[in-house]
Amino acid sequence: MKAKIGILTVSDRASAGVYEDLSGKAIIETLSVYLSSEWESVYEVIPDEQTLIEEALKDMSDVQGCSLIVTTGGTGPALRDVTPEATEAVCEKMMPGFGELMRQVSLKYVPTAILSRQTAGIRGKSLIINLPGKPKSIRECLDAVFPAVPYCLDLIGGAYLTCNEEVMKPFRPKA
Ligand SMILES: Nc1ncnc2c1ncn2[C@@H]1O[C@H](COP(=O)(O)OP(=O)(O)OP(=O)(O)O)[C@@H](O)[C@H]1O
Ligand SMILES: Nc1nc2c(c(=O)[nH]1)N[C@H]1C(S)=C(S)[C@@H](COP(=O)(O)O)O[C@H]1N2
Repeated sequence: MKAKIGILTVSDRASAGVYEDLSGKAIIETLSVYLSSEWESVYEVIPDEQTLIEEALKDMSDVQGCSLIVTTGGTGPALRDVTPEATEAVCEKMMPGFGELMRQVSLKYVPTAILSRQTAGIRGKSLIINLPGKPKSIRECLDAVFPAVPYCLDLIGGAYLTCNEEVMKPFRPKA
């Protein structure tokens, strides 16, 4: 089965066309490097509005059937940063280890890593992961948490992902 992966860019300015969405592109590029199994993307760019974020996450999970949904942007402390709230509102179960690890690893790159409230959670058969908005944060964060993603999808009944092991080695304890 071809995996579907949602890429959701949450940015007032990227959605208004003020700048090109380099972060969504970076997610697609990074996943293309990691994954050896077939997959297709479901891609959307929306402003920092909680109801729109929730609608997009629900659509990608329930209607499009995405096993994995990666968001970028809106994780900080600013008034309009509400991606973690939207994620929590649509998830049945939170996966706090993802945010903990990404913040810890990000501190190697920027002292402002602790300003991201990025989290992750499960909605149905979808794993939703928040990444910060900066294009360079995408690879920094995904390199850290992606080894656990394929097994997480196995556990929730999502698509079976395989990786190009020279660049990304997934860990499946029962394999
Ligand atoms: N999707 C994106 N594509 C390209 N650059 C981005 C993107 N998101 C953020 N950036 C860059 O990172 C910087 C800091 O991110 P910031 O969190 O302010 O962006 P943002 O949340 O997208 O902002 P806004 O929603 O106000 O447009 C931005 O000024 C921009 O240069
Ligand atoms: N790996 C990584 N994490 C990072 C950053 C980064 O450049 N690299 N930027 C930080 C900054 S400056 C902010 S304000 C927060 C929140 O970013 P967001 O609101 O764009 O999601 O993420 C932080 N986490």
